[in-house]
Amino acid sequence: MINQTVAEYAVFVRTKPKFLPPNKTVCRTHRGKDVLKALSIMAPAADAKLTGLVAATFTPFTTQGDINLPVIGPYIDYLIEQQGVKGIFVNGTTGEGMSLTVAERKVLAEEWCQKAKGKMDRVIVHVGCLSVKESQELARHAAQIGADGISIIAPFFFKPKNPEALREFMKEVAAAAPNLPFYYYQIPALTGVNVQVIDVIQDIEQLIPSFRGVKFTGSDLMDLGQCVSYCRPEWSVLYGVDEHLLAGLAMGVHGAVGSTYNYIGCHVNKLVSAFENGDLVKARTIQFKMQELLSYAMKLGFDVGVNKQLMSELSGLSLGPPRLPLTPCPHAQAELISQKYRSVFL
Ligand SMILES: CC(=O)N[C@@H]([C@@H](O)[C@H](O)[C@H](O)CO)[C@@H](O)CC(=O)C(=O)O
Repeated sequence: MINQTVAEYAVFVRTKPKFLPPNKTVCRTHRGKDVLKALSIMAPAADAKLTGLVAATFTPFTTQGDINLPVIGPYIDYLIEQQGVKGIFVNGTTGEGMSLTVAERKVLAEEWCQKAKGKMDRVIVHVGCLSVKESQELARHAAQIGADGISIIAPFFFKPKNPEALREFMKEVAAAAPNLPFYYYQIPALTGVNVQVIDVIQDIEQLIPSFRGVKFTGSDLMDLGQCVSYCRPEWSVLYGVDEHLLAGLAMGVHGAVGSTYNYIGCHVNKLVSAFENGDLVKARTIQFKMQELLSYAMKLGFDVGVNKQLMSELSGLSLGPPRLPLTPCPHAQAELISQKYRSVFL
């Protein structure tokens, strides 16, 4: 085996990589001699293409509703050791980023980056705000604290009327941290911004040289496919609908960001490997299990509050309640979903 990651290999050969965890090694028997030679003289890429599973982290709160920083170190160890997940997306939807103050978001981002140092492969900080100025402030801060990338959702009170307005907003934020890989976070169900992603990313590197991809959190597989097909070699299309991941993989996504990878990442890593090995029966079996769990949870009113409580139950981490307007999930409800998890996966 060569001590070289698939992501680095992919950047080198300027081709779309397969969907594999970034720390997975390239097998000598699977690659040509010329590539082996080139890899041996190549330094690891600092800005390697983002692949694999990325956990959209929950924000730990105390029972009084303040951010609870001491949980973050053990949380990172849990993801690595129990779930095999080495990428995190912080202060996003699952992290209740839009319900946090800018000051809280900075403190949290700093703690995630500090505790992830030398352990996680990637820390992507969501810096989206309604105010472009606040997003710029968070982007600059992310650069100062050593984040590996930034991402923003579309502003959703005054919505961009067309792709051009959204691109301008993104450009202003990305320019505040020009050396950080920038990812557009599409999530139309929550933002109400229904701009086709393909229209956002066309030639975007001319506006945003640091652009590195999209977190695609929608079910429009035609738009998704067009994004994958259009993608520049160093960009990543990261899928965000966990229950449809296999469809995203079939469409060619390079990675996935999601909430459920916090607690079923170890199973989903197997789904991904099965897909890569052409074992669709196994990949489907795992996807169907995930769907069984999520459809059960959805019938019980699944939202970020329920999800957070479920994560607390399954991980043993004390993540606390969600923040208003989300309301706490009763223990009994999370316990039912935990039981379902055990019956489906264990
Ligand atoms: C709307 C929503 O919360 N979507 C989740 C999914 O992981 C979602 O929880 C999962 O697919 C179950 O529906 C993620 O895409 C959110 C996410 O990545 C984030 O927290 O930034």
